[in-house]
Amino acid sequence: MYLMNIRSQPELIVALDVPELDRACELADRLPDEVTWCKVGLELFGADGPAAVRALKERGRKVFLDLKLHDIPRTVGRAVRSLAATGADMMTLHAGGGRAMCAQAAEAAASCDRPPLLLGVTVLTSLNREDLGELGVDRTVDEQAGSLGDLAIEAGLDGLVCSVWEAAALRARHPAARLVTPGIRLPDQETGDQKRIATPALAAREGASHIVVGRPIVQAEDPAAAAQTILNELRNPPA
Ligand SMILES: O=C(O)c1cc(=O)[nH]c(=O)n1[C@@H]1O[C@H](COP(=O)(O)O)[C@@H](O)[C@H]1O
Repeated sequence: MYLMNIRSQPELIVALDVPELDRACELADRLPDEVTWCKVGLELFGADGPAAVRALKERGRKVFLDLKLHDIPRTVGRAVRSLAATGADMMTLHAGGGRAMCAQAAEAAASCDRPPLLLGVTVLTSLNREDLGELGVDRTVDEQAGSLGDLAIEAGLDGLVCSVWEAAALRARHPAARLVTPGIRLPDQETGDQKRIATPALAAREGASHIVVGRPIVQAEDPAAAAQTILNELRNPPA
């Protein structure tokens, strides 16, 4: 069983949100070796599919395949099996797809030769309480992330995607879960479409096991230096 050592620092996942594989590989080749994880999302997978996962694996990175599956249980279970064959190490599905969908995904992953880790997305970091209300969810973000998180873990998933602001409560309830937190920004960085953001240091303090960073690295003039700054902050958090 995975148990996060409270003294260990979160791992950095760089989201390679670019439209083509050549650009993703060029970026991956420039990142410091300490960056063990790269994320392939809808944009890159849409362009180059399984070849994107394989190319990054060949470069020695672990691959987080973030396609946020959300469909009927049978469809998601079968998709997990096909996507696991790409060699992806970790994948996402929307916990809001329900208990049966999460359970079937977990069963499908367990039946693979190399089972990928499965993460349930709780509340997207681009949403706030007002957005939840508009979707008919009359709860705080904490409450919604808490109940989706419980459902996903009870159904057999390995971890959760949440913002840093829900991480401590989810860590207390699920000590063995991977907690992956996107919406990471240093104080002077543009938030873009993210609404629930926090720094790498806060993510570490709140119990995240991984942080996901895209634009602050990928769109930086020097992506390697931008990644190194974040790694340094994780290693030596400012007081
Ligand atoms: O599952 C994710 O990775 C994810 C979940 C979430 O709630 N919010 C979120 O931003 N993400 C992803 O994390 C990355 C964040 O990118 P930046 O905002 O550019 O750092 C993107 O690739 C998003 O798809």
